[in-house]
Amino acid sequence: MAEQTKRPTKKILRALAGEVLPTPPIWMMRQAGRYLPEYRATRAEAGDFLSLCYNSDLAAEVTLQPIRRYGFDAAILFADILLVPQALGADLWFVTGEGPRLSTITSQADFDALKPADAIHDKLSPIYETVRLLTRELPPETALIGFAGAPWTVATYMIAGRGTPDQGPAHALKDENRPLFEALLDRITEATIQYLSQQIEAGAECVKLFDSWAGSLKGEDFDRYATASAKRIIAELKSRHPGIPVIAFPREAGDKYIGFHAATGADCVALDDSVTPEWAAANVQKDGCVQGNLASSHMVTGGQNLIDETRRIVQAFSKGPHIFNLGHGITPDADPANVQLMIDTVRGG
Ligand SMILES: Cc1c2[nH]c(c1CCC(=O)O)Cc1[nH]c(c(CCC(=O)O)c1C)Cc1[nH]c(c(CCC(=O)O)c1C)Cc1[nH]c(c(C)c1CCC(=O)O)C2
Repeated sequence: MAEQTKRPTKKILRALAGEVLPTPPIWMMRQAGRYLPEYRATRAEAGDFLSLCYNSDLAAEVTLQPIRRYGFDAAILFADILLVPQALGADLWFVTGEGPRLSTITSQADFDALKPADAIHDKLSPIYETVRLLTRELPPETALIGFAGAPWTVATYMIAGRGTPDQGPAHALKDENRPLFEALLDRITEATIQYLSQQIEAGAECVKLFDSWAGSLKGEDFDRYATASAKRIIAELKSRHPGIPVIAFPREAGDKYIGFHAATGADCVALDDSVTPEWAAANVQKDGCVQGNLASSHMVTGGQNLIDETRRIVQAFSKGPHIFNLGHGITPDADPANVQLMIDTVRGG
């Protein structure tokens, strides 16, 4: 009996526990976002993106919007990976049409001005409140996913002060002042452990680590800064919160996806769309649950190609645990009707 009560009932949690389901559970990266008119309306009510993130009622509302519209199997907390740098003391703002801007960390003095990891909670407490609200408002069958950026990806924004095509400034700091680079990664790692831990205490049932720029780390750098930092975060979370599954997303890892479950302790490895589902089924899914990996461009173009690719992915991953998702976030120019078509194809065959 005790064993039975421990077994998860929500579909995503069952897949994360290794179960092969007849139909894969589904959710979508950036499912709350600008492609939805109801999101744009709530964002306008909040004033701007960051005000929306820190307004617990409105952040919970936009988290729920795609659940109401589509009945996804999971909701992802509405927030951003760059709130952690802001909570560590970096300035953060968003330039419309361009993306994030931050004060930069390039010297020891910049680093010394950052706050300690345990000082983040004052700033981030509205995010934990959003999680608490969602645990009360979500339908009982919908799982709640918390998240954070992985240290390398967060560091690339903190060092450059913005998104960069090749993460050049972060690579330069790593090569020119490795002790400072590693100290920054350590500070982010410690903050991330505390941040995710608080999300779990507030009610997140699963957490995802987004390493969007993992693909620019090569060879030993990948092992040290993508794999090792994910391993450290996951080990600490597992010891504090046994039974809470972790999804790791080392985007564009390529061959480095092989063995990533075992090397980090992740329950699920999320795949971008640069790898084929057949390759990933043979090389990655053999080690555990995978998530992915429809190209998000299909949400713009739709049609028979969307249906064919969706079926191909479901089929390729049908022999092991799988969570259906896109290979990266949905874009603002996507058609909401194409999202419904993807869901109907996954659920209806
Ligand atoms: C790199 C990164 C960021 N944020 C995130 C990542 C990792 C995933 C990835 O690679 O996309 C993660 C993220 N950002 C957002 C979420 C919320 C949950 C979800 O629905 O997925 C999540 C999980 C909301 C958001 N984060 C952002 C938006 C758009 C803001 C708006 O409403 O104007 C949303 C809905 C803004 C953001 N935030 C970030 C950038 C580079 C941008 C600007 C680019 C853009 O405008 O799409 C940093």
